[in-house]
Amino acid sequence: MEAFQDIQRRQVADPVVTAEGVAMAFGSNALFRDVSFSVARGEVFVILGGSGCGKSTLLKLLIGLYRPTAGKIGILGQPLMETEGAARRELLTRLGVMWQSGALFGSMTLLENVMLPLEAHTALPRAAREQVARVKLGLVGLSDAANRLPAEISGGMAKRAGIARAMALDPPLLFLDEPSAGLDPITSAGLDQLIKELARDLGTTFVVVTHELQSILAIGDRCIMLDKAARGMIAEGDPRALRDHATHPTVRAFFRREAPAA
Ligand SMILES: Nc1ncnc2c1ncn2[C@@H]1O[C@H](COP(=O)(O)OP(=O)(O)OP(=O)(O)O)[C@@H](O)[C@H]1O
Repeated sequence: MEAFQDIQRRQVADPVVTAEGVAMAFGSNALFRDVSFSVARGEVFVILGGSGCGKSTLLKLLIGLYRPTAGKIGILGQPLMETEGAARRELLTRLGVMWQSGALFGSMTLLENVMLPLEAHTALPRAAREQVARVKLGLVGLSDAANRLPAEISGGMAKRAGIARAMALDPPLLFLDEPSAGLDPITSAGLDQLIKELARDLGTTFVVVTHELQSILAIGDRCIMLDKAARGMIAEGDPRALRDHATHPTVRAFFRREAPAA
């Protein structure tokens, strides 16, 4: 990969996620190559970039939904592609994922939604499942909404409920796909604060896909930026440092909201 000055690689002693030379293509549509980074325990790591550069695809690679066309991915110390069968299923239950829509089941209350993963993956009796689910709803500030249906809550509450469900099994690693999408700025700022608190108080590691600059600056300890034209990474580092010092025109344009040079 071309050595842009905006790539500040950080050596991480005990990484929770590693990507080494990861490439992905859908047929002849080559999205990116040479994507390499490490995520440290307890950090909020942001994947950003313009529409169609492959952010969501990278997230799906990291949670084992797709296989990369090249490269290696490590999750919680295990090589994702080589881990198979029961070991793979066990590994994947240690990851929490919140999709863009929150993906709640409309016919179930928030409490029942959060209880679902516990039903699928634990032998806890119903009363204990309910207790755990109530704790998770409490963590995201939704104790009073436990018995509401998804249609009866706001978009911000749905995102919080999605996070509570993703946390049901106490995953050390949480992936969030565009958490601020569709939210007003104040609700979005509240969600950012929640993510920071969960990372700080529970030590959960977050990998967040987003292109909301305010969110990135508010929550991101570090980030990588993917670029469609470059078919790969064009930046890595502390988002505030990139805002202040980036040299790549696309990175500068993104962080400073400037039109890129013609
Ligand atoms: N399952 C798939 N099969 C074929 N092509 C796909 C598939 N998933 C994504 N793509 C293509 O890969 C490209 C990148 O998609 P992706 O959703 O990863 O981008 P993104 O950066 O998350 O974009 P956005 O911010 O708009 O959501 C798009 O051109 C998309 O059409």
